[in-house]
Amino acid sequence: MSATPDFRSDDLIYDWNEIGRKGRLIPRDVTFFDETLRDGLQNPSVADPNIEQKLRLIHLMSKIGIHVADIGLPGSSKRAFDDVLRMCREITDNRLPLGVACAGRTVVSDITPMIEISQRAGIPVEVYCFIGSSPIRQLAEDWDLDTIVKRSAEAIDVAVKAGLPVAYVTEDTTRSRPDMLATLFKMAIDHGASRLCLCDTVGHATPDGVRNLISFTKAIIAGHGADGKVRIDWHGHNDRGLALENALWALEFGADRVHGTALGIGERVGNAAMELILLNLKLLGLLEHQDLTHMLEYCNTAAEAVGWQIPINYPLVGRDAFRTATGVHAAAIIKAQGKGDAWLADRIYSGVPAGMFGRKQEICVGYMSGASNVNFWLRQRRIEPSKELVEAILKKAKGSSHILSDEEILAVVDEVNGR
Ligand SMILES: CC(C)[C@@](O)(CC(=O)O)C(=O)O
Repeated sequence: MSATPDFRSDDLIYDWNEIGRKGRLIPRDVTFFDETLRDGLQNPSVADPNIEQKLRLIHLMSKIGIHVADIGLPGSSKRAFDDVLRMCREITDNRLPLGVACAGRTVVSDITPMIEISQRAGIPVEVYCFIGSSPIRQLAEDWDLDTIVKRSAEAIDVAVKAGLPVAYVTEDTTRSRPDMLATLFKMAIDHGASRLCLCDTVGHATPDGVRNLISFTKAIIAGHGADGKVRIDWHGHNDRGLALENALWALEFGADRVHGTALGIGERVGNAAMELILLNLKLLGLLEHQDLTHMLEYCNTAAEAVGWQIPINYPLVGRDAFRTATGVHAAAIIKAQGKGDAWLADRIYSGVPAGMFGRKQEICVGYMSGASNVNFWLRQRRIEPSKELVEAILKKAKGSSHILSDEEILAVVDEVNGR
């Protein structure tokens, strides 16, 4: 039997995915940290969103169940400061169930604006302060470990003294040496950080690396007497195309919170895609009570805000995610719908049930289509599928090198019926 509650008890879908999962299920209380409005906006090809677009995104994040959003670097400019303050006020004014974090270097002048904003907006801004920890970064920056420890401790102290929660972020964690990480993690715990954020800044990690690093970090936390007090975040990039996989494994291996961005937009090739993290956890049977029907709106809003198009073949939110023109596929979906079985129709040719995410199966008409596609298309629009009409549309489709657009089909309808 499958652990996935979505599956029907008559085992119509045998679930090979579930074999051996027992005992290594992702815990149900994992949390999500949205980086769209910070790391996302560091991508070199994004348009700079205006404040209205940012506010819409904030609302949508809270709708899809994001726990904390990183909303920018308020120390970086006046505009950044104003936008962050405005977003914090939006959250408190509307009592949105969304926590806020702000990023900054481990430099006191990056942290003081966060303290000011949290006082003015009446919201505890999570201080998300980062510093490069790998030998390669240390070489480039002329830092030694003592400098990093000193700067980090100062920054954490300022935030903790102001009563703000601190996530200590070691950039390039996945290429850092264990002895140095141990020193930095213990320092951060001693100075009152409540989270250690493990970063795959350059997309270097494989799932093995994720496992090794998380178990190492857990051992340091436990050995330092901070078990249950200090939590682990995972922040990964997609340079090897592994960001999504690594994010899911990070949760499996014991990270408490995972970072992602809408559509994976971020530095270079981006971050783990938040909608795909949520999609996968939903299909693993977690997030039962999380309503994900606003996912398309979240992705569309993010795409629009940065001036990007969602790729046609993108999972879940791409135009073709639930669309087929193929005769065999369409016929099976139509037969399932003909049985009045929406559950079946939504799964027969789809590993992701469209309805669970507020989408619908779509059938279109092209050169690989059969009569059932045309029948379905016409019925859906309440047009009587007469034999003559179906044949005329199919003829047009077979002679065409592309999927017929709605306008093209309607032109045939007019031609046949209008006479
Ligand atoms: C701040 C940090 C989490 C970073 O995003 C780096 C950064 O943007 O400076 C990363 O990927 O390591």
